[in-house]
Amino acid sequence: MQEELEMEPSGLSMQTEFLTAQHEDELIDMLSNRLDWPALPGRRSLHYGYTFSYKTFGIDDDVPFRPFPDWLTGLLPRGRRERRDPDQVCVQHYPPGAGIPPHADTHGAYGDELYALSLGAPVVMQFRDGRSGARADVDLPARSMLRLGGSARLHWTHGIRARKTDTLPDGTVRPRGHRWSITYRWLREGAACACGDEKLCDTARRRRGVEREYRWEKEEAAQARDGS
Ligand SMILES: O=C(O)CCC(=O)C(=O)O
Ligand SMILES: [Fe+2]
Repeated sequence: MQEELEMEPSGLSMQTEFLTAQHEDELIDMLSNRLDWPALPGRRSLHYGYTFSYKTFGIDDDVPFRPFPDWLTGLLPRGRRERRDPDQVCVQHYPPGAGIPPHADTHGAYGDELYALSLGAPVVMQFRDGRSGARADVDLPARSMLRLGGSARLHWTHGIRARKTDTLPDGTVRPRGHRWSITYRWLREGAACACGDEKLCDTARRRRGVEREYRWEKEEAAQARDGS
């Protein structure tokens, strides 16, 4: 069961032991040896389902839906608000030392709920509120399914520092190991987010840009009329 994390940002919950250690071992073996990873140093990603287009902010019609393989269908988050299968699933491998820069998954593209399953070595994920500067660390244990909703999804960024160790609250310095994650996303209907956060929301920023343009056009038109 997903247990709410009593902390800021609000909207985080976690299901520990989402799968058995044996299932995890089998998966890691398969992920390491049977998938066709891009030959890159650092973090590597593979995508299933729809591909999102940053040009149209919708589904990229040029890339066909990539069906979920059998090993993935048993790993979809349970008890979620979105009842339909995710539109997009991203599998990532982080070798020791790799991270992901702080970001909020694009608001206009993806819905209010995201999930991330962790496999292999644990890692500390960092959340940051750009408005107040507040930060929070969340340790992601192997086999845990994290849910990002509410503020954690929309108003705080999340990321993983690129470093070889994590220092835990009790002072323990934990070396990083190989980690895999599976993230689940649902496309947002209408591709427009209503949160209004001009720092993090692409929809809000676009609207503001458009408004500014309108105002500017109106002023231009008025000036042209007045002959000024
Ligand atoms: O690796 C993870 O757990 C999360 C990755 C992530 O934030 C993303 O792919 O957007
Ligand atoms: Fe993310």
